[in-house]
Amino acid sequence: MHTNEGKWKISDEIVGSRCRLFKNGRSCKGRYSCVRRVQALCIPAIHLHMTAATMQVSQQDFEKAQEQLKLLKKDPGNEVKLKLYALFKQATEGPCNSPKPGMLDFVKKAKWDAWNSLGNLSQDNAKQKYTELVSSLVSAESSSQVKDAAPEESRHDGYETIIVTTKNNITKIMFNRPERKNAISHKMYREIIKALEEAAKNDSTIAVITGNGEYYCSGNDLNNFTNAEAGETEKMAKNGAVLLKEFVAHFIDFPKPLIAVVNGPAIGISVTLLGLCDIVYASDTATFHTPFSQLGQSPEGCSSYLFPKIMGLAKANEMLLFNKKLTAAEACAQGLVTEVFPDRTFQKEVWARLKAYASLPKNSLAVSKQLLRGLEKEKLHAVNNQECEVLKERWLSDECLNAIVSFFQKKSKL
Ligand SMILES: CCCC/C=C/CC(=O)SCCNC(=O)CCNC(=O)[C@H](O)C(C)(C)COP(=O)(O)OP(=O)(O)OC[C@H]1O[C@@H](n2cnc3c(N)ncnc32)[C@H](O)[C@@H]1OP(=O)(O)O
Repeated sequence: MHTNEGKWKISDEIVGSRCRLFKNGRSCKGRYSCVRRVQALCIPAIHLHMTAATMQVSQQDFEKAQEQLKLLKKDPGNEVKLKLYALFKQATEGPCNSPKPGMLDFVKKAKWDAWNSLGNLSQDNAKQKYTELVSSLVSAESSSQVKDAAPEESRHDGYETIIVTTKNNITKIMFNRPERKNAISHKMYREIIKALEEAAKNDSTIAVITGNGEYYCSGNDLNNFTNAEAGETEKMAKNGAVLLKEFVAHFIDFPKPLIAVVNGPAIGISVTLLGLCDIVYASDTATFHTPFSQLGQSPEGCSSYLFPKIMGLAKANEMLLFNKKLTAAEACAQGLVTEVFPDRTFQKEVWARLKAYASLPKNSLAVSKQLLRGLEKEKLHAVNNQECEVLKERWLSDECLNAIVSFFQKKSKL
């Protein structure tokens, strides 16, 4: 690159001379004939020596730039291509003097406009600008290749029950209690709320929820019910309902595309939340189970409203009333899951796809999601409110307490 100011100053003097030559109507094809003309104008020898050397380097650079341009892997886009075209024409032929193409000859007109817009820019300056532009494209491409080769994954601090990372414009929220099948403890609810708030505001384009290990998530941690002090069950139920309502509200209001990558079995609230996700990809090892009546509880996560909308009332009833566990293929057929992948290739295929999605224009995705979901938000908050009120009562019922006791006495497992 020509960063040596002195050199270009000298070169500019030559450029000035040459411009005058052009203005006088004499043709000058190429730098070397131009130098000879300057020589003829009796510029001091030492000056001439330096400028000729500078110009020779510049000519080499110009030719090298043309070669480098051919090697670029990424299309630089029409705007840049037009600029390159115009600079090349200006550098090799001088100012545009061909007739203006007709209005309907869009491509030729765009090229002509770009070239014509350079006015009387000297050929040397055009070569310089062309060379600089190619050089900037080459360095942008090589730095992006370095990034592609080793994309940085930044891990967010301050989480214990989930792992939150951002890479390739994707914020990934991963349930991380594999030894408990990723059951959601109170702490995990709060951490997920915090992670969603962060992901809503950060630079990422999309957010992904997934599980670490063999399970996606076994739903609400049943220990959440056993941690209450004696005589404080009502308070426990009240606080639980407040937490659940806030948790689900963060999914309703999440402003970016939210994608669930269901890596294995999903139970309870981790299933109902899928209705609030924008895309659900599932491994063929995933199952979908909402055993609310078996546990003496009732649906949450807006599933009492969204599941009938998604799969029809008859199928929703089988899941939400009668605890029917769906395979991934069944969940896909019923519209709860977007696509099922063989477990062997699940992670590879899904993350390649998500990486491509996350390179789409961020704001366009956000406003489109708002259009798709916005009208329903008020309704969803009302449903969430109502579901939490009903659950608050359920958690105090004998039916629910008996189910929890028998789970911990190892009498019942799903
Ligand atoms: C405040 C908000 C409230 C929101 C309300 C939400 C409603 C729901 O989500 S309802 C769904 C609740 N979930 C369950 O009822 C699942 C209970 N778990 C099981 O039935 C089995 O553990 C499961 C089928 C998931 C797996 O069975 P296994 O493969 O045989 O594994 P283990 O049972 O040995 O599990 C290992 C270990 O993890 C503990 N575990 C698993 N899930 C939960 C859970 N949801 N809550 C608490 N603990 C759970 C399990 O007890 C084992 O622990 P140890 O026995 O101590 O090893």
